[in-house]
Amino acid sequence: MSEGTLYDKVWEKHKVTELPNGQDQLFVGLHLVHEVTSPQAFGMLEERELDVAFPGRTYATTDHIAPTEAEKRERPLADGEAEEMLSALERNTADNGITFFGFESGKQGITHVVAPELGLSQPGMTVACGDSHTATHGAFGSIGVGIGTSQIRDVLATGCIAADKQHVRRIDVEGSLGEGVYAKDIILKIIQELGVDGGVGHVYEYGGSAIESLDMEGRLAVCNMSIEGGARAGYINPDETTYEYLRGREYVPEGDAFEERKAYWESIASDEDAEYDDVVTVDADGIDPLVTWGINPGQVIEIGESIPAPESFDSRTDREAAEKALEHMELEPGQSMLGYDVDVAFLGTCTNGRVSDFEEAARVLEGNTVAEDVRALAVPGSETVREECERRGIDQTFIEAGFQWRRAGCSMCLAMNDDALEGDEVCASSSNRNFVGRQGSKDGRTVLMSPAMVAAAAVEGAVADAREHLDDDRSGTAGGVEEVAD
Ligand SMILES: CC(C)[C@H](C(=O)O)[C@@H](O)C(=O)O
Ligand code: SF4
Repeated sequence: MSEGTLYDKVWEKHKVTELPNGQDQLFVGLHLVHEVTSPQAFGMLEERELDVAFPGRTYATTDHIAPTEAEKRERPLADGEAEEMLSALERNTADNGITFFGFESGKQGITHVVAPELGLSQPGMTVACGDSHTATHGAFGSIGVGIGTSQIRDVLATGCIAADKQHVRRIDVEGSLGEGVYAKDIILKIIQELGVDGGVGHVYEYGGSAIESLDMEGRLAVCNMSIEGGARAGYINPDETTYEYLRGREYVPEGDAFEERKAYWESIASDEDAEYDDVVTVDADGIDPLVTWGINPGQVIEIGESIPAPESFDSRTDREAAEKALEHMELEPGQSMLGYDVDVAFLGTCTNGRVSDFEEAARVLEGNTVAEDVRALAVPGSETVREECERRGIDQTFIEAGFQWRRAGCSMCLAMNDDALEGDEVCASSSNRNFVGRQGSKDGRTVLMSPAMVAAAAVEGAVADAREHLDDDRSGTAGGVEEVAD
């Protein structure tokens, strides 16, 4: 078993007792709630006439069903089921004294975007949410776990969950990323190498020079997709980048209290001589942008590679999965993903819906227009992100290029609102899952990639290498400067 890792330390600090069934009872420091998975759990409390144990540690927002067109946010929502979920959340949070970031709060957005940007997610915490992408919060050096309905009930009623301690795999990502290559490419590379179930029974500790040099938004993108690699959670040890990001955020204490908190944060980072159950190294030096060619996030290649033949996979499961994927995507082994026709470009989600994501995509869009037959959607991960992009004028680049600039929510990531693929449309998407039917149409096809790559696909109407547009952008600017100098 691991020893001296952040995971071990945070686990020990939050362990209440060992339960008779061998699991540990773990205290949850921060409980995040959204409209989809919470109504039933609140119902269970009501049935037993139980109060919420720690309303002050519980924060709610609405994301999955949130309409992303301003005029569709009027209540009651046109979609009856969505309205029911939203009003249940409003009622449950109000009845129990829980803070709810609704449409009018100015802070509404995707749970995993909102909690980090408000400074709610902090190092050394246990974070739980009825959502599989709760690992996102591990970017701060916390242990974020997705939980099911009965566990949501348990956290609401007791502040605790019963949990099994996992093995810890250290993933050293070494090297530096080239221009136009991002955190998203790192995590896709990791999943390509270790597989979609490589992390089963583990949490991933990401480290190494490539991880250390990422900013917090990049780290959030990496940790977000831990679950896509099969890991129960994923985290990065806190460092100066983490502390500086947290300083001054709404829920982060100031002055001496900050320094005190920081001392704790520093103490929970993995020791130099920590023992891991497993250590792997991934080389990030010189990797190219990655895009998926299949129907799970592990079916992915660097943009210069060709689509593998099913026979090239060792296991029968992988071979069959590849065959199924090629059929669904209407692709052939040996083909390049470059030039694969795209109908929809979707930029947003809890993986890549933050300011730097829009900023990078905007660099590609600058001076370009979305291809004529492409429907392009930019959906900020939160209203805070939207406002910041608008303050910086980033929204204008999107609008001028021909993107629809929307309000915050999960949107076409999972299509629980009106934003969905139609028929067998192909979507260049900055999201984290390319499962069949994921984006609202059973024949719809999803190609996962970084935000800059989504922007390039929007412009070309096909999968393209964003770096060509970034180069254009740079030489364009240089030319302009020269003209002015003349
Ligand atoms: C609806 C929710 C429970 C789900 C999850 O658990 O992740 C969703 O967010 C997703 O990304 O598939
Ligand atoms: S953006 Fe997508 S992955 Fe993230 S919580 Fe929403 S539906 Fe899930």
